Amino acid sequence: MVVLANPPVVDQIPLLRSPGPRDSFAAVPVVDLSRPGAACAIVDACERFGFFKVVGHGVSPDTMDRAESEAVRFFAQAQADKDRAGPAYPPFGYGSKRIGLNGDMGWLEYLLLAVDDSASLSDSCAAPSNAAFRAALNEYVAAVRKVAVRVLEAMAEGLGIAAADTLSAMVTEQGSDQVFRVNHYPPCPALQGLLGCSATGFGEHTDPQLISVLRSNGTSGLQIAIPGGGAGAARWVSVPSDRDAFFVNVGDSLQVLTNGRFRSVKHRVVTNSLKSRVSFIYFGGPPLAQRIAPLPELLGEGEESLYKEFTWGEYKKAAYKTRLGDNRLAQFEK
Ligand SMILES: C=C1C[C@]23C[C@@]1(O)CC[C@H]2[C@@]12CC[C@H](O)[C@@](C)(C(=O)O1)[C@H]2[C@@H]3C(=O)O
Ligand SMILES: O=C(O)CCC(=O)C(=O)O
Ligand SMILES: [Fe+2]
Repeated sequence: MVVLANPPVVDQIPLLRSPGPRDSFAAVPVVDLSRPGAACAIVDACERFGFFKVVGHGVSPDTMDRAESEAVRFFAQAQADKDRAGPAYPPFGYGSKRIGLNGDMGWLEYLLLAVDDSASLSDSCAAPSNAAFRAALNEYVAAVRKVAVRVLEAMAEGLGIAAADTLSAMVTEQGSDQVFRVNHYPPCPALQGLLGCSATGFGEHTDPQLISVLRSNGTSGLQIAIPGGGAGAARWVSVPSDRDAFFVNVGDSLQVLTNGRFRSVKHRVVTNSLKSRVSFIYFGGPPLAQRIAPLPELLGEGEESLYKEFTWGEYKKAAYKTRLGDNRLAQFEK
């Protein structure tokens, strides 16, 4: 008998039930950033789901298409060439199937990149080295950061916070901790013949930052957990893809800043055996020293914080020791 010391990688990736038509989230809240009423619609969506779709954002389709085609070109390279972009400076750089440093696996490959104060890829990350790809990503990151800023300003307005930049300044001030991720989910050949099964592309988790702004190439796969699964449980629903829109996730830090009024949305990505998914995600985080605590304007009379005091640096350090699906905020709850 042959005993394999390490099972093949695909056997270490959890399989999930494929979503059916009834699992599609047709009612995803849509916010038109160019119209009045966006601020209220954002607050409502963040309270109900911690998730919404943004249209009327003004980002040029060329900016999105250029970044996407350069990403497709990057991932089409030979494995040895991609590995050269590997994490010289963990966790940044190219990665394949392993997510984070604590044993999580998914059917994907990715680039994880640090973003500097001027919304460009940080010079401390040499990857990607291709000048055209880097330029396309820089243009995209600058545009998506502007969308994040407008969304955070609208949130502050909708929450009735006097200073319009209370939230947005956290991702624009010097030392803000912004990360950009390009994910590629190739079709999973091992699924052929396995009817009703999908592979885990990116396992269920919440994002630790304030907000994440996502755009994909129009291939489905993103799912979110929404209330209403019965007996207080959540229900997983598929988000219909839209290559022209952005999708915004509320992260753990924004849940704390709003004392739980906004919910940090649990989400995951499943892959199928047919079509590649390429996604870009901008994660807006504050400077490491930023105190993460409910904003005083949002606390009602006598209302106390649900959380212990911490800085973003402390939260990030703790979060990066957890597994993807762990409830990272639990250790900071009072
Ligand atoms: C398993 C992990 C991957 C992650 C760091 C962590 O230990 C827990 C949080 C994960 C996450 C989720 C959102 C983003 O994709 C990410 C970059 C982040 O900031 O937190 C990833 C981390 C990662 O891939 O390194
Ligand atoms: O690739 C996606 O669509 C989402 C991935 C994700 O949730 C993440 O990178 O944190
Ligand atoms: Fe995420």
